[in-house]
Amino acid sequence: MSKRIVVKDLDIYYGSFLAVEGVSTTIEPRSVTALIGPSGCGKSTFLRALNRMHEVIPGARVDGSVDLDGENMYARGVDPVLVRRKVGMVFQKPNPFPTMSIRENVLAGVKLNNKRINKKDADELVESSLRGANLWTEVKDRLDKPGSGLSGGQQQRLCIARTIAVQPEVVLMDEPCSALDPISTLAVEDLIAEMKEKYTIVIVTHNMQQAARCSDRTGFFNIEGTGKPGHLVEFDDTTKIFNNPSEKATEDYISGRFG
Ligand SMILES: Nc1ncnc2c1ncn2[C@@H]1O[C@H](COP(=O)(O)OP(=O)(O)OP(=O)(O)O)[C@@H](O)[C@H]1O
Repeated sequence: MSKRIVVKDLDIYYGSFLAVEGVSTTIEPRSVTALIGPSGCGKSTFLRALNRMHEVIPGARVDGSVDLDGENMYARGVDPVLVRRKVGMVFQKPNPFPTMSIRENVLAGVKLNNKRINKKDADELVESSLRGANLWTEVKDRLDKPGSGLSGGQQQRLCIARTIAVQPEVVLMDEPCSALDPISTLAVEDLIAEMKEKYTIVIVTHNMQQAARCSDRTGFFNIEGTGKPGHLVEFDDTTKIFNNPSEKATEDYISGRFG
């Protein structure tokens, strides 16, 4: 299920503003890749370009290509809705549908994709997705209660369950723990470590320890100044980035000298 992402010469624009320039990199399947860098350097923009989510902003576009196991998701005729089914996304703030039950929340993405599903299959999918998100034992006795009644950390794992219920190949996460307490953060980090068995995972984080703890590879983005485009400065094994980076800018950033 997990797929390789190959990014070639990617430029990302908001209207005439070039937000991210010239990114070429390969993101391996069954691994966790962390994207780090100072505010405004284009981490979220790049992440959203990996499932064409930035296109919901009028005027946003890209040049270059992003291949998912050899297929360019930006090729003419490719349906962005299908891309987003293969490449799911979890956002910073847990966003379960407030009026839906826990069960309905898990199934929401599947239903949005117009998939008909019988009760038995739906029950199995709800259980396997909640198990996959390490949430099953905490919620199995209250599946028909509102998702909004869960704690923040549980809500975020519910959103992860909703994402994996549509059986994606890649899961993108944009600062998934920034609204969570330390215990919930660890629960989500444990989950990320387990999820890489099945999915390609890319996570944007401001938390250096988190990047060091849960990723195999790390990409450092930077900008030279306000209004300038962000660049991928260095992309390597996480241990290399944190212990012996090749670029001075990377070293300055991870050692807290700027950003
Ligand atoms: N919807 C938008 N319309 C226009 N410009 C945008 C939009 N979203 C982001 N930008 C601009 O693109 C650049 C990169 O922003 P982005 O949010 O990707 O950075 P980031 O590294 O994720 O920042 P942060 O760490 O603060 O979340 C910034 O200059 C930002 O102002």
